[in-house]
Amino acid sequence: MKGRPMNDLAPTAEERAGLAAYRRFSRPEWAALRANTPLSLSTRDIDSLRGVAEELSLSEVVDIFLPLSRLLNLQVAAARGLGVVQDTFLGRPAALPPYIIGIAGSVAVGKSTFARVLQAILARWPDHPKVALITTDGFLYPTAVLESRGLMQRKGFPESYDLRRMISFLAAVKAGEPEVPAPVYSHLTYDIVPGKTQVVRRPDILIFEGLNVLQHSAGAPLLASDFFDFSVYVDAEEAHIAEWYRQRFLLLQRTAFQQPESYFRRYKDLPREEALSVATRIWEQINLPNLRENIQYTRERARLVLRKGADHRVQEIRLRRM
Ligand SMILES: Nc1ncnc2c1ncn2[C@@H]1O[C@H](COP(=O)(O)OP(=O)(O)O)[C@@H](O)[C@H]1O
Ligand SMILES: CC(C)(COP(=O)(O)O)[C@@H](O)C(=O)NCCC(=O)O
Repeated sequence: MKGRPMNDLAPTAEERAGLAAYRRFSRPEWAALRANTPLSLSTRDIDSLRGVAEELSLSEVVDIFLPLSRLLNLQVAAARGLGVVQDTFLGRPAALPPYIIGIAGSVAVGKSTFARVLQAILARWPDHPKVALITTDGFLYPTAVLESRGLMQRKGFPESYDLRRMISFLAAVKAGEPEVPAPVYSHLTYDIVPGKTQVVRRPDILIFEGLNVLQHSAGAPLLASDFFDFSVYVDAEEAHIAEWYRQRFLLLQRTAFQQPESYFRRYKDLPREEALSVATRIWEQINLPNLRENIQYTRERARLVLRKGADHRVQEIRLRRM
């Protein structure tokens, strides 16, 4: 496992350099950056956001997402300007490639909830951009392949993904190809859905979410982040994430695990305490080691780091200096 002894708390020179690369904001400081953008939300907007993420509080939308939406609106406009400059230089008609936002973080930290809300909020801009959302679990190898390679206990680790396919997907989207298919993963069957794809059709913005989006792999010529215009790392203390993982497991036990096609159907009638110990075991044997070995380090590569507290509220924001 990477890292240093727990009792060595002084930051290393590398960590100091990493921290200096960012500006740090408290929640109220960040919330004030919303300024007076025309991004107020009607009751209908809020109701429809609740449809996207029932658990989301209104203060999270106002204090965290609206300033982020303002920042991204400015950044997308600037990126388009740069694109036009390059096309003018080349003497070509302006073509606007999709603006790609990567969202990284641990299993169960809240990436997919965050990504869904961000998608809904960005799509509400006055020019109504087309915002697509793809999750990287579609690029996991199918169960049959994982089993044949002895990787079923390594799901989510770098070797469990078809990275080449993931990079080709991003390259094709960035190149403006009219229809780019992505494979689809089912959390119910715990496997890739055979023959099913989600097709991305030249969106204005693509949100690309997954625990591995900021990883680098030795010897690979291209990284996913080479295609990103912006990136976010959703961060929280390990103990909070572990608890969210366990609570989500209990929720799934009452819902998805009850269905006949569920991979975890064998757990559907476990008493609460036993279900919690299964969840703790999966967390400690798979997801926590993966967080420590392969995910945590990628935080220092993100443009924006959102640190959540035990109640899921973002408490601290770090924005990389330009
Ligand atoms: N902002 C939030 N407020 C309350 N609960 C949240 C929030 N974000 C995520 N959650 C809950 O935390 C758990 C993990 O979130 P999820 O988005 O599924 O994580 P990930 O995609 O990182 O695995 C889920 O049970 C989800 O409902
Ligand atoms: C498929 C995943 C790697 C994807 O994680 P996500 O991006 O949804 O946070 C993860 O949900 C997973 O299955 N981990 C393996 C151990 C487990 O069942 O939790």
